[in-house]
Amino acid sequence: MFGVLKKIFGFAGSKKKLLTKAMVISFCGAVFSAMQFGALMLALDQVLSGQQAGMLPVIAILLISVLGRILCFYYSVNEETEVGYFMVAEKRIHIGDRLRYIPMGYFNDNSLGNITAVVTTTLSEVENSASRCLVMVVGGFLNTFALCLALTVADWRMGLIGICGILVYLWATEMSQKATSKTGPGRQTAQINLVEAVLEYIQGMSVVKSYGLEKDNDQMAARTIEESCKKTLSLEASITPWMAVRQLVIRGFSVIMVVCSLVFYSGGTMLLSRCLLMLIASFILYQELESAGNMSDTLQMLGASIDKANSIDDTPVMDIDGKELAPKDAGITFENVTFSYGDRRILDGVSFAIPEKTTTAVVGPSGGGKTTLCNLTARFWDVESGTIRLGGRDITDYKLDSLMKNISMVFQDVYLFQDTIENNIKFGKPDASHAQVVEAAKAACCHEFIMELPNGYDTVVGEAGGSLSGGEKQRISIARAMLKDAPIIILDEATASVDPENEAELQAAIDALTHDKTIIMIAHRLKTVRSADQILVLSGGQIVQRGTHAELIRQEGLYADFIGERKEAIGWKLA
Ligand SMILES: Nc1ncnc2c1ncn2[C@@H]1O[C@H](COP(=O)(O)OP(=O)(O)OP(=O)(O)O)[C@@H](O)[C@H]1O
Repeated sequence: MFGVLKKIFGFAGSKKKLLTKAMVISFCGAVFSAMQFGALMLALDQVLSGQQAGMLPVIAILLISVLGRILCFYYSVNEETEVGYFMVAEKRIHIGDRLRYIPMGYFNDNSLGNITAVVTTTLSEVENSASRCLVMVVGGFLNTFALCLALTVADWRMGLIGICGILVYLWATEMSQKATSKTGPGRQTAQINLVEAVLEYIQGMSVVKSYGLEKDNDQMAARTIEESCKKTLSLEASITPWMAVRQLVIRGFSVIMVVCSLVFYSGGTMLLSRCLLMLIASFILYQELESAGNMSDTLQMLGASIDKANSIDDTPVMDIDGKELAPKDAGITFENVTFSYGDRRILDGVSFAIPEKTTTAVVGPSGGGKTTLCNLTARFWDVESGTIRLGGRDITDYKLDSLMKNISMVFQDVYLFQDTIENNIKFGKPDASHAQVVEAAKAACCHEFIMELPNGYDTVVGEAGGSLSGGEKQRISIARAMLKDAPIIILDEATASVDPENEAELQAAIDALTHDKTIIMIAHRLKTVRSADQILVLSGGQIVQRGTHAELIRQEGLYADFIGERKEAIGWKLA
């Protein structure tokens, strides 16, 4: 149990002080609580000796005890709530921040559902109950201990019995926690799987509908729900016997106290007033301890939740050694770069140079590694061996932020946030003015369709930009990149979502974006490839040809084959 308490304390981060304060207040509550025994002892002494006059101090002590407890309860709950919300908010922000610097491989191993579940469900559990549990458990034990000390003043033998009760109860709690530590993580995994299944169910709805698989998908979700129920039940089943043991300890020690008080009284070693006090005490001594014990099971589960959240937070980041640097130019070089996804080699000793302000088209068969090559340039992943340089410096010398200041990426699959069009464009430069946003939108040929939307630039786009056409989303992403105005543009040329009407506008937007920049382009259209300063033909993890269109068309090889086979084709991808 102490391990979990330490874990929560560690989790509190900058709110440790506040948490300590809540615990100190709770301890003061325990002292006020112990005062009631003093008052009771005095009251019994007065009543049995027939001196009613001394009742005033008794009432005063009781009043102080009750008021003190209420105040302590009020303040400690306030502090606990604040700690709970703020420590989890801090953690969520920290995780969000960290995810930006974690290699993309992490997202291969951990699905969206998994991460979402940790950041929402798992952390919500911590948010709602961690600090309260901690304070209640520590407070409950302290409270009972303080009452036992008060009893010791009245009769050391009874105080000792009371403390023995706490120790046996602690043992039973520890055993119960051991049982939860085996089943708790299973329940957690089942809950994460549940969130994952629900997300997948919703995200894949269009595919499910189009294949008429609603029923099968329902069953998959139902199985995950069932599994989650099973795990929760098995957790409960592992706790319940220990709850019974704890009850037995509490009731057993209460009975022992009653019996011992009577034995000591009849043996003449205890006054009647003390005996009565002990009889009353035996019923109320362990009340707080009982709540603390029940909470301790939750505490163990919270320990598993904290471990899960920390596991994301502890994932090594990429730019530990990076510095805030500005490149001396916007040229890029790959020197003998090798890269694999797991055991699968994708790039094998790739070398090339892209001089500043030139356009390089990367072409080749589908799955040849074009996207990977672009992603490595932006350091979404780290290379296995070799070096990628920007302005002559290894990209790992740069802090990720300072590297990304120099690169804008325009993907085929555009992601727009569920926010206004203006903010989506501003994402490239958060401090941009409205005039700058409009200027970028005009250059990217999207001002007109934006103005036709119900609220113009303030129109909120649906989740992932759902309410806009593919071409419109693409142009907004170009406006976003224009506003960022980075010297290097990585562009995955659109094949889909471009109808002839859109194409001219899209091309104009791309021309405006790429003017006077260093461009790496995954090119799909012959027209674009032709005008590139350099063409890299990537196949089987290697650059098999390089040169201008005029040079390559004269050589025998993949490029000439492509051109021959699909002269005016839109796509380069091989089936
Ligand atoms: N995140 C990833 N994890 C594991 N393998 C991946 C990952 N991304 C891509 N791959 C694999 O690496 C290979 C190269 O993929 P990449 O997307 O770079 O090729 P590409 O040339 O851009 O293909 P396309 O033209 O079809 O987009 C593919 O076989 C792909 O399955």
